[in-house]
Amino acid sequence: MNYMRDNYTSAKNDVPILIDYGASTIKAGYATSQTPDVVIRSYINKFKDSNTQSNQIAQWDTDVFKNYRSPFEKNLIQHSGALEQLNDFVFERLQAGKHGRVNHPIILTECFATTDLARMIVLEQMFECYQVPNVMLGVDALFSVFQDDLEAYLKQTQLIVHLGDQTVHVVPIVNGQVIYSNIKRLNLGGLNSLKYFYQTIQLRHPHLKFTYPQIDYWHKQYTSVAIDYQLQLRYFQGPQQYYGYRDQISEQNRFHDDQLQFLDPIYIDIPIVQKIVSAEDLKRKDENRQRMKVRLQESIQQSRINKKSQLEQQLVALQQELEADLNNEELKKKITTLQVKLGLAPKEALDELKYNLLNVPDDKLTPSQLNQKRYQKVMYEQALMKKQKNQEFKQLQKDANKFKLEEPEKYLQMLYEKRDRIVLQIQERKKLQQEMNSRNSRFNQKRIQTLAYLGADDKAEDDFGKDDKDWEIYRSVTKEIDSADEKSKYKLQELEQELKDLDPDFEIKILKSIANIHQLGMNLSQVPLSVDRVRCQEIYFQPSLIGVEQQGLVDMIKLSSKGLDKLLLQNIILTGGGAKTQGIMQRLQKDLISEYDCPIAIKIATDPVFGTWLGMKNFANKHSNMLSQFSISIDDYNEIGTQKWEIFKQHPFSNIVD
Ligand SMILES: Nc1ncnc2c1ncn2[C@@H]1O[C@H](COP(=O)(O)OP(=O)(O)OP(=O)(O)O)[C@@H](O)[C@H]1O
Repeated sequence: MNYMRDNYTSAKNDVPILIDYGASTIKAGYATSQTPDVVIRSYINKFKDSNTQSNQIAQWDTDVFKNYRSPFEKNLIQHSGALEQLNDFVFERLQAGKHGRVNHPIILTECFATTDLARMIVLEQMFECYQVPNVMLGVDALFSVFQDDLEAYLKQTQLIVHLGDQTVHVVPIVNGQVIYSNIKRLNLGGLNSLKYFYQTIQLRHPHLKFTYPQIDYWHKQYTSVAIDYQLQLRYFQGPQQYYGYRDQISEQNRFHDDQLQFLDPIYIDIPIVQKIVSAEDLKRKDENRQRMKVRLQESIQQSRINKKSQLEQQLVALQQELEADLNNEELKKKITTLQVKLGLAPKEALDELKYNLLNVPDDKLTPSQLNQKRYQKVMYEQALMKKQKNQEFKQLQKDANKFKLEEPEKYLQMLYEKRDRIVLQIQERKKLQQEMNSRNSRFNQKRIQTLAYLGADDKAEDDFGKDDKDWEIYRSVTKEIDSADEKSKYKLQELEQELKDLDPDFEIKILKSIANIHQLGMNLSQVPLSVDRVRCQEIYFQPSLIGVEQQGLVDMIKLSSKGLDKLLLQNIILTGGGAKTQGIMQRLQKDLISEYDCPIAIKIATDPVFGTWLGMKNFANKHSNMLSQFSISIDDYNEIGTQKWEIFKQHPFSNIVD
């Protein structure tokens, strides 16, 4: 493996390596470093245009939502291959390997209630691939609140709200004891909010292609949790709606009115950049095309020569066979076919052979020959029709070329009209496909009934469609639509290429026509953000907005602290990158105050993103003597394996419950 560098000095051998496995970013570094030495996205992205793999975020476009591969699913490690690639990268960057092993104690994070499978994947990789001496596993949310004194930590009463990339954990700790039974997990996080934000704006602006960094920046910069969601929505609608609604709601809500800082709509300008291709580029492209053309012609020529010599050899062999069997009609036919192919005989010679019975009178033919004659007649007529069609097509092409040269504007107009027709066909087929995909649609019911009618032997009893197999027949029918769609798309591609070649304004015209449909003449290059600024962050409080059937954050906190010391509510601490979401603390404060009579105090961790790594660092430096006690050693692993629970160590940061 390339991370094993021999020139690495062993000075850091005993220094623990701390790895915070985050679902969005992996933060890793030596315990002696101030901040993590390596911070990488936890995704592997395979680019379409090259075979290189990378997770360089600057190169990502928003396809990353579809094309990435991550070791994590809902915060749990599931894909060992992807994890190994990322681990390789981390150790290489840290220059941690020597002679095939990483000789450092490792501290790793996991999430609450992680699965045995996830743990097994990590431990097996650490011990089998890197042969690390020992591994300590700790929960990210717990490390994120650890300062430097373990004794003080074990006395604290606090409610941790860890807002991660794909999950939120609410963890009550009373007198240093984690109350495992009251931990709550909300299955959404920053990534869901980001995706929701992206999807809503992309839907409104289909003519623009947003990049991942763009979306991420706007999401962080311009979105916020609304302190009062309903009021904020009315505010976006305009003063009339806002005041009308405010007058309807209670005095208590009005009390917050002056504390509310409303967000205003903003407009982001995105100039539509027209691709400017330099003359040099054009020349180079042209040269390349010419070179390709010559190469192609040469290879076609070569394959023609090969084929010809093959056919000639076959002809000689057949002629030799014929000399021994002069009356063999089959051989004669084959020889004539080959001669026509080689240009040694006219095409008509083949027709004479193929349709040899056509000119023979019926009374001179046997019954089986009569049958053959009928068959030959049909084939002959078909061949004639085909020939005629080919001639017509050639004529049409000639006319089109003439039309193109004589009346270029009309020709262009014709191409545009043709394009519109194909686009319409594709859209209609897409609509049809959508209707067909829904089993409950009226269209589909009707279609399946027709199929049932066609398929049933006994039409009186009709239960077609009840069995899943029936739907397979149905799906095979839908494939026809797919192939028609493919053809139309191919045609469209060809047509658009021709339009691009002929009309320099093609792209602008097309953009305008799309925008007219979707935007009703609004500024093409402007993205207005209003409701989007709060809706994507509202998912923490109303998960149903994105279809997650769970209670919101406030209810999670209520459930988690239920029956426990009320002091918890005076020491709520927000950790994880999501804690940086604007307005989240104020919203929680407002909602919790209206739920409880007791004082509520919420604070955001000093460093929400790197807090976990810094907590690990504090522990590794201040309590290094406990490290081996809390760790699983390679000897334990070799002796016990990962299948038995004894291997896992219980400690103040562990996931292990008695
Ligand atoms: N300034 C910000 N505003 C809003 N969200 C933010 C901000 N900074 C980071 N985030 C969000 O925080 C999340 C990342 O947080 P963090 O680094 O704690 O997660 P992680 O450690 O990768 O994941 P997890 O803790 O769930 O395993 C991302 O989803 C990101 O969108």
